[in-house]
Amino acid sequence: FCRIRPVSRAEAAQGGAIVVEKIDEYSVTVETPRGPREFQFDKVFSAEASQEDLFHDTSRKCVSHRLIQLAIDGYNVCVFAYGQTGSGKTFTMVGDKEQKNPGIIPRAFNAMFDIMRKNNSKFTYMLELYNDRLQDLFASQAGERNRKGVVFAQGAETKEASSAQELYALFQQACANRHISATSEQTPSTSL
Ligand SMILES: Nc1ncnc2c1ncn2[C@@H]1O[C@H](COP(=O)(O)OP(=O)(O)OP(=O)(O)O)[C@@H](O)[C@H]1O
Repeated sequence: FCRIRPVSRAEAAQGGAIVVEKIDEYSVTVETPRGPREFQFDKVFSAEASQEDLFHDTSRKCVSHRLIQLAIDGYNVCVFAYGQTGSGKTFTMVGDKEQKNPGIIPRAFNAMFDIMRKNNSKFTYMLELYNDRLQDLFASQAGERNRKGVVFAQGAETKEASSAQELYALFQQACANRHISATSEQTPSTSL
């Protein structure tokens, strides 16, 4: 998927030009010094798309809910945000600070607990992959990889959550550890 973020006030004040344009549901053009280039995606969200649109993706019958159901059924699911600094990864995945516009992660927590009502309490752990090193965000030790390079989280500190709110509080706690370690490495961005 590709999401185009709106021009920020600062960018508008600096007179920045819009260089990305959605052509249709699946393609965008980007202005480059050598002329426009077209890129194709499974789906393109314009700058007007809401967090709700992103999560529900109505044209695809709730991809997010399908992915969440798959995760609950025991499959590994990965949602990965990629883009340059300031492009909107944190906004898309987490949302704004006040959570007036929650992103995919808090919405997924709610959906997970909606599905799992019968069996409420769940365990969670959080690892950060930073410069090819795994850091347990609930403890100080690093995670590990086996000889084949496959990540395994044996010994990772697990926490119990019995609601989406509790899970989000744990997520914020782990994120705070992530920011501290990022600052100590003198990295200004959040590297989601
Ligand atoms: N779709 C959007 N609608 C409104 N504001 C947005 C949107 N996407 C991003 N923003 C705003 O743009 C700014 C940069 O976004 P964000 O922090 O999510 O970028 P990032 O890709 O996570 O950057 P970094 O890699 O530096 O952490 C933030 O102030 C965010 O609130």
